[in-house]
Amino acid sequence: MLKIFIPSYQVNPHFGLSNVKIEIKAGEIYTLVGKSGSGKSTVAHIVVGLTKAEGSSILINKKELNAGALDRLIPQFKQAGYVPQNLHLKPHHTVSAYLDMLFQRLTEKERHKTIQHYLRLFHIQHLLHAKIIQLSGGERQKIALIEAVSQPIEYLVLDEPFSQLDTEQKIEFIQIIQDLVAYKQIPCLLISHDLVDIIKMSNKLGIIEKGKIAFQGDWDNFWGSTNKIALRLKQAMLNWKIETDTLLNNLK
Ligand SMILES: Nc1ncnc2c1ncn2[C@@H]1O[C@H](COP(=O)(O)OP(=O)(O)OP(=O)(O)O)[C@@H](O)[C@H]1O
Repeated sequence: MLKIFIPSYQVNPHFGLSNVKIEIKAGEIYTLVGKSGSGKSTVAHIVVGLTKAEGSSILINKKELNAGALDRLIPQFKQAGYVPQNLHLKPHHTVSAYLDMLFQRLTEKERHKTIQHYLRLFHIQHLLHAKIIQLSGGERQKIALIEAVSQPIEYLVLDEPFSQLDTEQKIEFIQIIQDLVAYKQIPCLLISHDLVDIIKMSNKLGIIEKGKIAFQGDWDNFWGSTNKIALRLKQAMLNWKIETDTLLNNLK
């Protein structure tokens, strides 16, 4: 179980987070949605330890992660697997060299087996000898996700993992994430503004607005909610459905 509590965190004189409380169970995907600038990435940074928010609590399996000194040598909590919005991969490495580096703690035999497992799972066997710089945005997202889960982690945070993917890749990637989270039985915080992601993969949904969680709950709570912000998102989903249906009808 991942329990996040950020009572208050001022980012700049005009913007801050307040009373952000999120709980995610093992094997569960919680999607945090909100407009640009509503504070989603700020939450993610605090949850993985890249930003230290005094007085906040990040509890994973009853361990407090936010208790350490301010000047940690490695800023990110080691229990967190994190795929940031802007990926930082080594562009001139081949996929093979990059994966070897990620799994260097394993014996050669184990490393080979693990790398083959991930290549198959992510359908990227054919990219082993390509350089990272040559990969498409979606393929890079896959490598970043392998990197995030390459260490023994206790939870996963994905910041806009679908931003570079087309619809077909998205569906494939959603399945991969769902399988990973279920297999590893870890809590997953997903940050997204894409309605398709929300519908397809979350167990719970949180809507953040101006640094505050304006709505959160499971799907039953969401569909039954008369909360103004939830109603607005429902309307956006309905509009999206109408547009998609119209498009599909035109294809017939
Ligand atoms: N280091 C910083 N210094 C000053 N202001 C910042 C800093 N980081 C973020 N902000 C501001 O905090 C607000 C929230 O930013 P944040 O990146 O969390 O939003 P977001 O919801 O993730 O947006 P997007 O969907 O566009 O990525 C923005 O107004 C941003 O300009």
